Amino acid sequence: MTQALLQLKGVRAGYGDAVVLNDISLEVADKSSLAVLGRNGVGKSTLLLTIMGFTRMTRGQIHWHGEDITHVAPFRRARGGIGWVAQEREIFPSLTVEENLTVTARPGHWTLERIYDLLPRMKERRGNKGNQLSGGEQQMLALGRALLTNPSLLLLDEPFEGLAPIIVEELAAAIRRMLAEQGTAFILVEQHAQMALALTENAVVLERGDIVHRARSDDLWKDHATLDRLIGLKVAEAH
Ligand SMILES: Nc1ncnc2c1ncn2[C@@H]1O[C@H](COP(=O)(O)OP(=O)(O)OP(=O)(O)O)[C@@H](O)[C@H]1O
Repeated sequence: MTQALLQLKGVRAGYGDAVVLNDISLEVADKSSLAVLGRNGVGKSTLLLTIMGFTRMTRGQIHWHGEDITHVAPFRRARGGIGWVAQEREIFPSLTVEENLTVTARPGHWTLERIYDLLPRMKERRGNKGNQLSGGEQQMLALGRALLTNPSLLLLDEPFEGLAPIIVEELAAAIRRMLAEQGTAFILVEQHAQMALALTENAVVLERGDIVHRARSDDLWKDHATLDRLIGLKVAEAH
């Protein structure tokens, strides 16, 4: 059996005394993709923050390439190949697009040229300042910047939130290409179940800090009863 890229075993985590994740176990294989679904406030973002090392973990372990990183600082996890695109995007407003892209870049498959090829809109806007971009362009910039750190695993926190449909399509195409071209594994936290399930191989659904359902993404998309029960998504009419 091949070793998992990332493995969480019995993880309990939260903020201060508040426990948000109860007992999370999951595995992400190299070059694979996982959707994390669930209603508002169930702990999806907290799961990504925990993988990065930003929450208070009180039980369980996190392994990366088989090594225990439970007590490893966030910046070392990032250097070790875990990339994170925060919900807030965190673009530097006074830097240009190109400066934003290159400021944290590390050598690897993803070069500035390849990012411009993947996200042509960023090439057009290369001289614009971060604060002159639309929400969708900021999201593309955040994705491009994270890819330029050449991670083995990318954590994407609701990248499509609040974006126009045409931008959602552009971004989804880039994420598809990112996996196909380079096999960059990713975990996608998303409210849009349809988009998340179309982009990923596997899915988990969270409810009050626990994983309550695991499935292949294409199977879950066909499982209307589960989607309705756990996410409140009425999809029967939609497909
Ligand atoms: N920094 C924080 N300090 C304390 N509690 C927090 C903090 N961030 C989130 N929480 C709490 O943790 C719980 C889970 O939040 P989280 O953002 O992980 O959920 P989510 O599933 O990502 O929701 P959403 O889809 O609304 O982003 C919520 O009750 C939230 O209030």
